[in-house]
Parts: sequence; structure tokens; C-alpha cells
Amino acid sequence: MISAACLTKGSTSDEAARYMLNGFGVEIRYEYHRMIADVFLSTAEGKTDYAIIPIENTIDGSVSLHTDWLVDEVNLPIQAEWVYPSIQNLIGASSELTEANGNLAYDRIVKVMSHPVAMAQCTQYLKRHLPHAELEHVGSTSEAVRIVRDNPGRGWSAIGQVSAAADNGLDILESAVTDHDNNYTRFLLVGPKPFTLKESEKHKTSILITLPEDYPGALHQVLSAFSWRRINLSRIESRPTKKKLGNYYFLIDIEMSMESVLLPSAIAEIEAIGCQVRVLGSYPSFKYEAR
Ligand SMILES: O=C(O)C(=O)C[C@]1(C(=O)O)C=C[C@@H](O)C=C1
Repeated sequence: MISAACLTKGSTSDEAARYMLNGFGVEIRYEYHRMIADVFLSTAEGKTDYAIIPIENTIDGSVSLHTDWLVDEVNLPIQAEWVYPSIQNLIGASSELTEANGNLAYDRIVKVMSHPVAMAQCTQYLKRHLPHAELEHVGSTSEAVRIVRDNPGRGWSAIGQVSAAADNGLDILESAVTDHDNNYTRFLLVGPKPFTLKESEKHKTSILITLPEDYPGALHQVLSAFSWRRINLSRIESRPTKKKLGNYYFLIDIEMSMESVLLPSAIAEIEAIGCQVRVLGSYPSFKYEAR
């Protein structure tokens, strides 16, 4: 049996976790939390084998809060990554928020609640149809659905998953309200144990680089260590070190395993110019395949 910490039942994370982990013939115990901090801490404190972390979204980009937790607050290696479609829906009680003719009564909706990332994926929809509604952020999409369920008759609605609506006895008022159809979220499986349930043809490595101070052209040299070896990078992002204004580290995703010959030598070259390198994980990368 393996155990995994995840955002609340019925969240996008929960659906994505089941997509990834179920069906390997191994029993999985899920531990649900309302806040992402508790998801990380459960695995960091040894209560679960893995934590399921949404890290990047097609529309909203990197989830900086989750990146910061991964880098600054815990030391949990990345063991796998996969993408999962993020289809968000407007959820509420149709008896309360629908006209007699069956049309959605937008003017009766006074509040929309959701996870900030899910809400950001529906910005255009909310502007067009619900500009008058108050928008409120909560810890997960399913948490939003639960709060709406517990507050009937107030004109509240949530943005979230079909399964959360069903679990809470609410209705899909409008389906697929995300601004673009091609909306995917990239998830990480983090924890101390390597992930061995499934093989993948593609491997990635994520590293964190802190440049030496006052070293002109340091970033250029870092990138050239990869480019002349023809090592492909899939993401480079800078985040503040939080130690001094203007100090940043670079988070780089590399399309190569640490087991390859080339990558360790590129990293050694980068360290030789005075950069600090921390490997966040070298892991299989899985593509989404509709089942
Ligand atoms: O609230 C949820 O349902 C989550 O799983 C969180 C989360 C996120 O943090 O990115 C995950 C995927 C969705 O794209 C929106 C929100």
C-alpha cells in the first residue's frame, strides 16, 4: 500500500491523482487536506509517502505559492510529473439560480468562490457573465463547492469539478467555463521514495541555480553549458531568494535524466563558475492520454 496527501476530495488534484495512481494494482490511501501547506507537511513529516502538487497551468502559468513551498519550506524530491486536463464548471443549486424557463439567472448569483488558480482560468467568463458577483478565493475548488452547499439560499456559486458537484448534491449550472479549451495542469508527485509503478520514455530533471554575485554574464554561461551539449530545457523561471531585494534564483526544467552522461557534466561546469546548484529531482514524465 502507498499513501498520498492531496487537496480535498473532488478537487482537480484529487481527480489528477486518481488518474495517475489508480489502476496499478496497488492499494492507495489518500489523505485529504484543505490547504496545500498541509499537503506538503503530511509527506515532509512522514505521514504519507507522496504529496500531489499542482505546479503549472496552461492559462495561469506557474503556481508560485506551490513552487515556493517546494523550494523553501520542504526538502521533498520530485518523483514524477504528469499533466491532467483542468475543466472547470460553474456549480450551485439550480433550483435557486435558474429561471422558470431553465435559463441560468446570472443576476441572482452574488458570489463565486474557488481556488485562485481555477478562478484565474475563468477570468473572461466571469467578466462577461458575472461582473456584479463578489469573487472569493478558498483553498481548493472542492472546498468552494462544499461552502456553497453549506450556505443555501444566498446566491452563492463555485467553480469546480463535476465530481465535487455530485458529491455535494449540487448542479452544474454551466459546464466548461474555462477561457480556453486546451487547459491543462501539470502535477508533481513529491516524496522521499522513488516512483516505480510505471515506466516512461521521457525523463526530466529540475534544478535550482543561484548565481554568484557580481559575475557578469553568469546566466549566459549557465545556459551555454546546456546549449553546447544540446541539452533541451523545457522551462526556466526566476523567483526571489527572499533574502535580499533583487536576489533571484533560477528554476530550470531539463529534458534529460541525471543518469545520462551529459547532464552531470553540465552541472559540474555550472558549479565551477561559482553557481550553487540544487537538484530538485530527476523523474519520469507522463503524458495525458484520454481513457
Ligand atoms: O483546487 C483544486 O481543485 C486544485 O486541485 C488546485 C488547482 C491549483 O492549485 O492549480 C489545481 C488545478 C486546477 O487547475 C486549479 C486549481
